[in-house]
Amino acid sequence: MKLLISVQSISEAKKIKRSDFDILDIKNPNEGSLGTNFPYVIKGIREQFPDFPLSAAGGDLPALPGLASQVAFGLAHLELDYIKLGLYGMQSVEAATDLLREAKRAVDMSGAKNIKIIAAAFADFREANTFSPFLLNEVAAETGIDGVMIDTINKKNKSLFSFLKIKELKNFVEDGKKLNLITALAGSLNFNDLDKLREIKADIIGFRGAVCKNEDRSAEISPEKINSLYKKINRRI
Ligand SMILES: O=C[C@H](O)COP(=O)(O)O
Repeated sequence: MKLLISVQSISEAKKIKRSDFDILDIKNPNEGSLGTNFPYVIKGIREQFPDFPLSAAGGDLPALPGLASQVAFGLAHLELDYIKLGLYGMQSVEAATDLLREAKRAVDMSGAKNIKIIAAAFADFREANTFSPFLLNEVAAETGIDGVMIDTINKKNKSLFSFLKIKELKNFVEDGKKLNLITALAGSLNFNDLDKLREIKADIIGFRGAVCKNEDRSAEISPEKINSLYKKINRRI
């Protein structure tokens, strides 16, 4: 399991420069679960991490393929390794397929090499009226994108495991892997979830709140917490 850590600013990224993790993710929590950050922030972080796997969130997207394709095209010019697109304002397979197909076309057209598109659905899709994660693998395979992720919209006192059962998450990951998709999970995960996450075996697990001061995702990020999480994941403590 690769550890992805989300930051929201250049200064946070600098602060954790010597910490242990596998993927640095850039988001803008002020704009939602997968809120997208400004080009200058992403560019500034790339300058700090020239050879490190970098990911960026592309927004909790409405059912507007044109908008999604422009977001994807913009992100494709920022030397990223992964872009994450949230399937927020839609419920149907057709709407999600249109959006991802256009996002992929835009990334291909940008000429950027080796960028992986990860589509995210939300574990609390019923409450939030968003795209079902149970339909995500099918849409990802159909559109030729690279990976799938489940996160949560509701980040207040609830986590991924408040909304979906371990068995459901395991099936999601197994089905995704059978389709050669990268699989990722996030959503207020904490240190106590590691046994469950090991059982589910997603390729990537994403954290922010649990590695911030007082477990508050809007507070300061803690390099020490990141190191201790990385050690626990890799069973060095
Ligand atoms: O992609 C990972 C997310 O940024 C995780 O954030 P969270 O742990 O605060 O829910």
